[in-house]
Amino acid sequence: MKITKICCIGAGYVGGPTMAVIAQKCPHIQVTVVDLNEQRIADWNDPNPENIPIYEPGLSEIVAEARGRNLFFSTDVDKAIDEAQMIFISVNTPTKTYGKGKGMAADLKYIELCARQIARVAKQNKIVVEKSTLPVRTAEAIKSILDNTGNGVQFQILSNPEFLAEGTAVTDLLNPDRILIGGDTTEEGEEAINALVDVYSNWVSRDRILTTNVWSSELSKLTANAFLAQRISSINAMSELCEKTGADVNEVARAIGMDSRIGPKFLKASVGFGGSCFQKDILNLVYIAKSYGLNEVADYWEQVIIMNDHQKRRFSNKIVQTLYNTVADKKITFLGWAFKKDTNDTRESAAIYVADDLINEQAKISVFDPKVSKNKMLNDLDYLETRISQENIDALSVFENAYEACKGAHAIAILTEWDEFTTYDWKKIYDSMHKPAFVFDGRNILNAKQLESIGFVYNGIGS
Ligand SMILES: NC(=O)c1ccc[n+]([C@@H]2O[C@H](COP(=O)([O-])OP(=O)(O)OC[C@H]3O[C@@H](n4cnc5c(N)ncnc54)[C@H](O)[C@@H]3O)[C@@H](O)[C@H]2O)c1
Ligand SMILES: O=c1ccn([C@@H]2O[C@H](COP(=O)(O)OP(=O)(O)O[C@H]3O[C@H](CO)[C@@H](O)[C@H](O)[C@H]3O)[C@@H](O)[C@H]2O)c(=O)[nH]1
Repeated sequence: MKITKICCIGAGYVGGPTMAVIAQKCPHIQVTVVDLNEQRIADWNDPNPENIPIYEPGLSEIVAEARGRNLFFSTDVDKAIDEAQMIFISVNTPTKTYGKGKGMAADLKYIELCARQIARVAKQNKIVVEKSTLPVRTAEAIKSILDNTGNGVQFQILSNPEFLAEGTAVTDLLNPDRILIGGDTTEEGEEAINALVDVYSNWVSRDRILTTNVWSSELSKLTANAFLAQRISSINAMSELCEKTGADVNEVARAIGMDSRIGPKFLKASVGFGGSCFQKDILNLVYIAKSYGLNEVADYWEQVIIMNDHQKRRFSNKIVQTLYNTVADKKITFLGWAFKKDTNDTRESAAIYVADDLINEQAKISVFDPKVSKNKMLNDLDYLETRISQENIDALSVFENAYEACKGAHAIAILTEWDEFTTYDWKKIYDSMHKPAFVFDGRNILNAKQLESIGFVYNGIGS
């Protein structure tokens, strides 16, 4: 089957960039991205591509090229479903906040709504692609809804998890390590798999397109994230031991990373991993393992989260202890709020938890982040429901300029590894601060020796 019309439900961090790249690379395919969120769609349609709702290096240029040609953003979900031969489901699958599996399982209500809507609208056969990250065997539930509530048309369900990382979404999409497509082993299933392989092979070489059964594909996504997050928790665990023993975690990471079996990537000790995926997906994995009675498997993976929570708490404790056991009314400046550099996404960012701890200690937090708005930061804090909104407003000041944010601070904490932080005039910052001037480098990006020679008291992670 030759695909000429694609619809994607969900215009978020995955749906937007993924479909923009498909549209750019496949000018013969009409791609329509739909969302219930009218503001989000309006932002994607903003005449100035710089104002699209997601910041990713290189993305606005791709949107500028394809939008209006074969890339469309719309709130008319029914129409887009009706017209498309292939429908990607790219909606959010957050951790459940209620009922059975609360705090662990993935909340699949948005997925189910999509499946029911597709079933209601579809008048011709469709290929439905799971792009969202889903628990293993979700395709079974989607199929059941489609077959039982549909209009008698045939559906093929494919699993095509997305492996892009934020901040590098465009390069990851243009040059993926692999594309994974899971589908039925029947003739119709293979036909559907081939249709999706044909889409990707417009720019990805065939040997990087992997096809498997549906369950392997669904589970591979959770497994990949669990392995990646486990590496970070492993190096973070060693960072605490380094601090006690005089070893330096950067040196340890380098030494082990040169072993080709271990490899050098994803060994950067930090204030703890954030982002919308790692914690959610591991909790989901733990829940699935428990639901099969695999308690040892569940405990094994849960430790990755326990270690990460410890790392965030350890960082805020260190700030309080070093500042003579009190930060009450002291100005602590955060450089960075996003969960990593080159993104405006703050979901599960370590900064939120560290700020929350320090506000509990009555600190005044000042923040500079090149891409995150004050509103977003306040929403992040309110979401924790630790205190009323007004108290968060009173405790948090947000600056448009890093030097202003640092003026009069007792300590600076680096929460995000934005490149620009390394290029600042640190002498100027030092001169404007209370003394002793402390730096807590939660990303190990600053030059400790240089800062110490200026007069800072420098604290990195794991050294
Ligand atoms: N963010 C990432 O880097 C990343 C990477 C790989 C995979 N994933 C997975 O992809 C999925 C989407 O993640 P995201 O970060 O893009 O989420 P997101 O919250 O940014 O976007 C999801 C969008 O779906 C929309 N939506 C929800 N229900 C809808 C419905 N019934 N009809 C129409 N629109 C609906 C929401 O309004 C929202 O705009 C998740 O399962 C996530 O785990 C995310
Ligand atoms: O050595 C490292 C690498 C990362 N991090 C932190 O880990 C978090 C996650 O980073 P990263 O994985 O680069 O970004 P995500 O966008 O969360 O991407 C992950 O989650 C996505 C959603 O499932 C997957 O698609 C990606 O493959 C997977 O890398 C961030 O807070 C990073 O600062 C570290 O602390 N040390």
